[in-house]
Amino acid sequence: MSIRVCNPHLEKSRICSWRGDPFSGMQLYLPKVEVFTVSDHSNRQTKWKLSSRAWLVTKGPIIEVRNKERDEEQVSKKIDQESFVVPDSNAFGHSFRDYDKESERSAGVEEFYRINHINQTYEFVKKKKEEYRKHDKAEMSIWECCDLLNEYVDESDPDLDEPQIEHLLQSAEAIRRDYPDQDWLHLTALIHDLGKILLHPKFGEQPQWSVVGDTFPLGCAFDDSIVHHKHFKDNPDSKNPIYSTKLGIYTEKCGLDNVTMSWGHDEYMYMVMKENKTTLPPAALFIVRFHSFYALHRSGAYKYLMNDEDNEMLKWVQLFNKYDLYSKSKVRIDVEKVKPYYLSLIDKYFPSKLKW
Ligand SMILES: O[C@H]1[C@H](O)[C@@H](O)[C@H](O)[C@@H](O)[C@H]1O
Ligand SMILES: [Fe+2]
Ligand SMILES: [Fe+2]
Repeated sequence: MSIRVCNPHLEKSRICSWRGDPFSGMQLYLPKVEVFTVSDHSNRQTKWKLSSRAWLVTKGPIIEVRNKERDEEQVSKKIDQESFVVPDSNAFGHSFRDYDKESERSAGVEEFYRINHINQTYEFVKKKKEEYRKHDKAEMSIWECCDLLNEYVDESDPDLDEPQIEHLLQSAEAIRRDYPDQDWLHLTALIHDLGKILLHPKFGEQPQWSVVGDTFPLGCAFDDSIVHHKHFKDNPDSKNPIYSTKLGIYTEKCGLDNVTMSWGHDEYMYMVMKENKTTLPPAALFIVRFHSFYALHRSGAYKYLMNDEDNEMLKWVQLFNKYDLYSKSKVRIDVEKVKPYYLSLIDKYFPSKLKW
């Protein structure tokens, strides 16, 4: 029997044919198959009935077989029901993401984007990727990283002045409430901003402008929809004869995987997830990598760079965005109460120690 396997461990082709033994954490997306969640059946050989004619034999620990179509069906049903109530205003009484409104935070936020827009260049990102792809900065668990983020407040954010761990738990708990069966979404929310650990001394105490804030493509023109767009006038790339054109160094539909995004917590956490071979599904990686790309997922800019796969994935970032943005509030989550649940998810989808 040959089955189509969604193999999160393969770089490029995520769909492949599988004939050998399944390995730990492998996920199979098989149409018309019931969902199996099997925890630790050690090294016993087990036979699973997939349909009247197909069997799957597994050997080794933790195998999860989910039915992708059923998952997607459940999620779309949810989207139609629009269960999440979007609040009218943020914790400061203003609309969310209002970058023009004068407020306690607005001057600092604009100054953040001024420096960000001047310094994020194609060359800069290339250097940063080189530096951080070694993953030699720290060895720690996902939860240790959450704890370390406790002391940081994001200077780019007009809607939140709480430490980052609050935001991680608020968004994870909000999405968990609406999608109780999609544990991968809960964990994705918990980890989506962990790349902000770049601010920590262990990571060279990177300045905020190179860690947080919305992201945008480099190597092509800056779109008008990007927050505080006017400050790009002082970015050297905007004077480059190629980078300042609509397509720049890219071709239509080249795919977002081939686009160099501004450097920050999104791209870095995506790299960490890949390096440590998470078994979270491809949608989780896409969410983490592009959740700050508001020009695309909110304003619809740069669509011409997307390929068919990106188009498929975009709906996940849009779904996730509601929980990322509108869960920001002053309501505290009881960390100790929810911690055991998230530790169990971390254990399911990540190794106990990660290379950062
Ligand atoms: O200020 C916020 C914050 O830095 C978020 O983590 C990021 O994802 C958003 O795009 C940005 O607007
Ligand atoms: Fe973020
Ligand atoms: Fe976030």
